[in-house]
Amino acid sequence: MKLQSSHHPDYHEEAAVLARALPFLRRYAGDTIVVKYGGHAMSSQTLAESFGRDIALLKQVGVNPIIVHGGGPQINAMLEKLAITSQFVEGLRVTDSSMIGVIEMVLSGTVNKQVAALIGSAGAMAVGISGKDGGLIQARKLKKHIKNTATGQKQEVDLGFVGVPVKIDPRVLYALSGSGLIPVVAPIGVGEEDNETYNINADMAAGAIAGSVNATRLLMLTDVSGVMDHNGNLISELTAEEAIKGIESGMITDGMIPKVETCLAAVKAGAKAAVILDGRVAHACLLELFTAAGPGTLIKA
Ligand SMILES: Nc1ncnc2c1ncn2[C@@H]1O[C@H](COP(=O)(O)OP(=O)(O)O)[C@@H](O)[C@H]1O
Ligand SMILES: CC(=O)N[C@@H](CCC(=O)OP(=O)(O)O)C(=O)O
Repeated sequence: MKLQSSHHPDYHEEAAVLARALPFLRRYAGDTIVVKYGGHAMSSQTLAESFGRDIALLKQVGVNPIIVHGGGPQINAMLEKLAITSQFVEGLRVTDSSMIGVIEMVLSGTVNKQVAALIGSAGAMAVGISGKDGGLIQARKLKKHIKNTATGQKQEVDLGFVGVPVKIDPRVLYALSGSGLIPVVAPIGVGEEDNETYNINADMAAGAIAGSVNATRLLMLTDVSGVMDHNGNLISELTAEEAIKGIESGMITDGMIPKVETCLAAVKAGAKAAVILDGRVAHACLLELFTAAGPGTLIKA
């Protein structure tokens, strides 16, 4: 005999939550959702497991998720072990020839397989690839210009093997998605002209992919609630103009710069909308897609 626990859940509320999800499930059925899964979000085992289950659930209900992961903290840990120091320029890691091999190993080896395994252990089939596979991410050396604080003039800085995606060939993604598999992409690109290996900011890789597959949503999971204003209040919707002003005024800095710029580029290139949301919240993806809550910052064309 099994007795009911005194702490039983409210069954009616559970059923009501599921019922309320129906219109959202219908809305996204058959759609492609690109999820950028940042390195910080992976550090908690509980959150990582909840992320894996969310992605498996998306596939189960007929959505086609494509995962693009980061791994900044994991790269930092490996570089530290090797006594190599990193420098960042506006959220981008300066990548010299001694680092690119290590970065490729961490991203497309260790992290890529961990993320695919997370989704796999939630009962879906995920396949880890890098942007080099099937010519998925063709890149070029990024030409970065920053403002010289003394002169006020823009000047070019050399970031080494940091790439910018110039062409996405999505066929490998369609082949996997169409066969019931979930692609998990490491942000490493192959030089379009020079065949070199390029380190690509994971936000930029996710944005370029979202644009090329005309994703319904690009979900950027990060370690803050979304884009904040000068007073630390969450901005629920951001226009292109506001975003540009926010960067110029110093309201948006560091890693949030490539994130916001990428969202703008993705919606311009064909994604319907991008959302920057809090990966520290369990089931962030489900909350964003299948409830009316929509907790992050929405960026539309
Ligand atoms: N206006 C802003 N709103 C929110 N976060 C901001 C803002 N400006 C800068 N940031 C910083 O950007 C960080 C997110 O970027 P990043 O560290 O690259 O995230 P991820 O590793 O998830 O890609 C936040 O943790 C915060 O420190
Ligand atoms: C050029 C560049 O900065 N590449 C990133 C790639 C990983 C990444 O973007 O990871 P997160 O999303 O976890 O930050 C890096 O080297 O850290």
